[in-house]
Parts: sequence; C-alpha cells; structure tokens
Amino acid sequence: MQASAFLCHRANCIQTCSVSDQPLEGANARLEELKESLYQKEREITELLEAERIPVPPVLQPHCSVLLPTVITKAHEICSVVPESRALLYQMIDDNQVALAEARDKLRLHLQTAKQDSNEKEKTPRQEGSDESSLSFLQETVREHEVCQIALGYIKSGECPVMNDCEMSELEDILGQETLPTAQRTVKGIGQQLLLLQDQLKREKEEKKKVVENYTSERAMRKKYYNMVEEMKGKIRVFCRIRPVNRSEAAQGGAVVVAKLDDYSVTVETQRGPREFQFDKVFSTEASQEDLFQDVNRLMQSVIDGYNVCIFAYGQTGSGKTFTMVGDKDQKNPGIMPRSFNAIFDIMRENGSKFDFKVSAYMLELYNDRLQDLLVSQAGEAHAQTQPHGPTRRVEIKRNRKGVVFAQGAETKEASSAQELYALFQQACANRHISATKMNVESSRSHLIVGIMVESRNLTNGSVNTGKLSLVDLAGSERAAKTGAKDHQLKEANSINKSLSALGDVISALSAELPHVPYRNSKLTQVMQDSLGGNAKTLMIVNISPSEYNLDETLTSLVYATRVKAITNNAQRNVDSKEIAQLKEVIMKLKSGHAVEEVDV
Ligand SMILES: Nc1ncnc2c1ncn2[C@@H]1O[C@H](COP(=O)(O)OP(=O)(O)OP(=O)(O)O)[C@@H](O)[C@H]1O
Repeated sequence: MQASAFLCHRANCIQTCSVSDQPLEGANARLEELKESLYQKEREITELLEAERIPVPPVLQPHCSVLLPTVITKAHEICSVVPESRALLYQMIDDNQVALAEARDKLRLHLQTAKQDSNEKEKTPRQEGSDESSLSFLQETVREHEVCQIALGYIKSGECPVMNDCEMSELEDILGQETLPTAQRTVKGIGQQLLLLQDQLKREKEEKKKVVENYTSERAMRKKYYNMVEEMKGKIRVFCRIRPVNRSEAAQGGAVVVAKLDDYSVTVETQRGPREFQFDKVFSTEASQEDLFQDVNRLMQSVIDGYNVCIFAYGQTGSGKTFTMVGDKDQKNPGIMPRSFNAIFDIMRENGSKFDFKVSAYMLELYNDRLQDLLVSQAGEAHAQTQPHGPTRRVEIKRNRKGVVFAQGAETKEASSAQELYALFQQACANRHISATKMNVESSRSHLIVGIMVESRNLTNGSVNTGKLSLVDLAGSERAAKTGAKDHQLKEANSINKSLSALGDVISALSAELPHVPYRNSKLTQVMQDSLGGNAKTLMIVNISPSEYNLDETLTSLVYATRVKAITNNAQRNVDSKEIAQLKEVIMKLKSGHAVEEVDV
C-alpha cells in the first residue's frame, strides 16, 4: 500500500469512530487503541517501503562474462606489445579503484541518510522519487566500477581464452550497439579504448614495417650500386652459394650455422658470435640452377663480344662445386657448363645475320699436378706414351702476347651446335678422375678446365672478336682425417691441397697488391693466370655447406672468397681489324706449312 492511501484510510476511520453511539469514556479508550494499532501498521508499512529501497548487492551480470573474455585477450595482447598501452592500463586500474571506492562511499552515505530521514520525517512523493533515482544511479555507478575493475584485472593477467578475428568483429558489433545496459556500457568504454589502442598498434607496426622495408631495400640498393662500381673497376665478381644440408650432416645432428641475410650478405654463427660476409650475390639453399644461371648469363654476351671470361667454383670437398658447374649426375639439374653451351649458341643464332661464328673447345683436367687432355681417350693416350719416340701429346700452359692463357698441345675441337659441344663435354666428363670419399660419394679428384673459344667475324666490316670462356670446376680442399683418404687417394688429396694452396697464395698476393705474384708455383695457378689479375672478366662461385660440422672449412672458404673480391682484373676485348685478322690467318697458315695466296691487306 502506498503511504498517501494509508493516511487517507486512517482519517476516514477516525471520522467514523467520532459518530459512534457508544458511551464517551469507553469510546475514548477504544479510540486510543485504534490509534495505536494504526500507528503500528503505519510503521510496518514504512519498514516495508524502506526494505524495497535497500540495494541488492552488486553482482557481475552474465552478459559481461560473454563479452569480457574477447575484450580481455585482445587487450592483454595489445598491452604486452605497446608500452604506452600498458602504462595506460595501470593508470586505468588505479583511477578505477579510486572511483570505485568513492562510489561505494557515496552509496553507503546515501543509504544511511535515507534511513535516518525516513525515521525522522515524512517525505513528499516527489522527494521520495528523486531519492529512489539517485539511489539507483549510485548503485549503477558502483556496479560499473566493479565490472570495470574485474575486466582490467583480467586484462593485466591475460587469463582469458584466445580471441579470433571473427570474435573481434563480433565485439565491434556489440560495442557499436547503443542500447546496452550499464555493465555493458562499462565494457563498451574499455573496449572502445582498446580498439583505439589496437589501431594505434596496427599503425605503429605498419610504420615499423615500412621503416624496415625502406632500410632493407636501401641497403640492398647501396650494395648493388657498390658492386656495379666495383665491376666497372674490373674487380673479380664473387657469388656465394649455400648448399642444402646433406644426409650425413643431418645424421651428425649438426646445427645449421649459415644463413643468407639478403641478396648480398651471408652470416655464419661462430663460437665468437655471428660473422657477416658480403658478396656480389648470395644464393640460399633454395636457389635453383636456373636462378644462379640468370645472374651468370650476361657473361655469355661478353664472350661473344670478344672478352675472356672465367667462371670457377671454389670450396671444400662436397660443398657443391660440381653440382654448380656441371649439374647432377643424370642432368635433371644441369649446371653452368651445359647451360653456357646453350646460351652461347642461342646468342649466335640471334646474331647470325650480322656475324659469322666459329666455336671450338678444349677440355683438360689437372690430376696429380699433370695436365691431361680429356678430349683424347685414356686408352689412346696410354698407347701414345708407349711409342718409341716417347709421349706425343704433352699439354702445356702458355700465354699469348695479350696474356691470354692457352693450352698448347691440347686437342681443340670445333662444335657447330650446343649439342655437339655437349657431346664433347660428356666425353671429357667420362674421362675425368672421380672417386668416392667419406665426404662425397662422387668426389672430383682433379680440377676440370673447359675452354670454349668463340670467334665472331663481323660481316659488315670484317673485324674479328675472339672471346674465350674458361669454366673451371676445382677439386675440393679437404682434410685427410675427415675424408678418410689413404694410399693413392691420399696422394691425390695432397696434390689437390698443394695446388689449392698455391691458388690461395696467388689470391693473397693479388689482394694485397704485392709486386710478385707466385703464378708459377703450380699448374693450376698457371692455368688461371689470366683469370686472376689478368685480362679476363672473372666470376668466382664460393660453395659452402650450411652445417656446423663444416664450420671451419666454410669460414676458410669465405675468407678466401672475400680476398678474391679485392682483386682487380683488366679485361679488354680481343678485337682485330679486318686487316690484322687476315694477316694472322696468313701467319697461321705459313706456320703450319700451308701455301698462302697473295693477299691484299
Ligand atoms: N645446391 C644444391 N642442391 C642440391 N644438391 C646439391 C647442391 N649442391 C650440392 N649438392 C649435392 O651435394 C653432393 C656433393 O656435391 P658436389 O659433388 O657438387 O660437391 P663438390 O664440391 O664438387 O665436391 P668435390 O670437391 O669432392 O668434388 C652431390 O650429391 C650434389 O648433388
């Protein structure tokens, strides 16, 4: 019953009693009784009304438990990444704690005051209405801060299920609704702040990514231009190729210690920390033969243009030199040599209307410090050695007046197509010394030297370019203990190591610009004289293993390769005018005892 109705009812009762027929004395006593009972009722009703106003203890609403996990997880992620967000979170926790304490005090005070008021004086319905609304406002405020505190606590600890993007967009939808109850409004406030933070984080991440991208591309550009300038100066180009981990390395369980940093840098994890090396190009374990050849191909044009070009592979045994230069055994992944043959004939075909081309080749191996002609079968060679006048075919390294190396006494065969050239190459490979070592089942026990001469006569002015492509697959340096070499294999290994050490001495002398370069110390260095510090455009490919097991050898190879980069060559085109070319032809004919017609030069 409402208080106003009750008062009205009481007045009616008093009126009714005053007109009763009972004697006055008894009536007065009765009236007092009734009054007392009415006051009692009034107190009970007031208490009931009071009880209605007493706040229900604040409890976490179920909708928060649905919404909070998603907000919390995301927020925790943001706060752990962005320091500003973390600082903001801690600030929010402190502020909210203060606000919650204040709200609780206000509510307590309000309840106390309300209770006192109800005991002391009567209120108008209007006053009571306003009391009720301020009470409910205070209760809502307390609830808001309590929910907020729980949410912030969770955000701080991150104890919530992971939220995916779908849940995130659900959260955004919820946060977009205007008709949420109080507790959700609180969460909405937090959520909106967190979304702002998330946006900020996203922007910061994007900016950071852009800065890193700019830095990386700028660094790569700088290296590229530096390399171009170095090449223009005549510096030897050096590529580095990392081969994949092989089975035996995997079985050793050795860690991978080599990584490509960018197109021009490789890093090696050593016991003293990482060491970085810079090259003209770095090829990772994933690089295909085609990828590599794309960066080699332009040298083929130089050969056609009349330059001496030398491409050689360097590295420890089993590091992938033969794979790089020759390819795999069944030629599913042909290497630089067979690809060069095709590329040269492709260029020749394209220029067939302007030039007349002639291609010839010699193929040698340097085995136990002896040069052997691989275009002559071993049986034929053995037969020649037993002839009464001694060996008929002795291959010697000579240099012409321009310093270009040539193999005197070696069979030079012409090829009119890439297929013919490849057939010669196959013949040479079949004659090569290969055997199994502990490190490589198909280890090359000799240095392979392939020389391709390309003569191009300009059909318009008669000038002649003579380019030479030298392709060298070096035998691998090795440590006898590691390879398990014995007897004749040990002799082979010693010879290989001796020649490679002589090559190392030449590289060191050239890179240090010493006045004397010890080319004559080995046949290998004589073969490579025009390629190292001479008249050639030279490309070295340093092959390395990625495994910790080969760390020492890898570092040695990389240090040598770095030295090679410092060597300057002086590559010049071998061009003869029509007249000189004709005179040379005459001299050749005369030397070989042929009759010569009178020429008009
Ligand atoms: N980049 C690569 N991708 C896949 N396999 C490779 C790669 N490089 C090398 N290999 C494989 O590793 C093994 C050893 O390579 P390879 O024979 O070319 O080494 P090498 O340096 O020529 O050794 P050696 O000096 O003993 O002759 C071969 O089986 C080869 O196929």
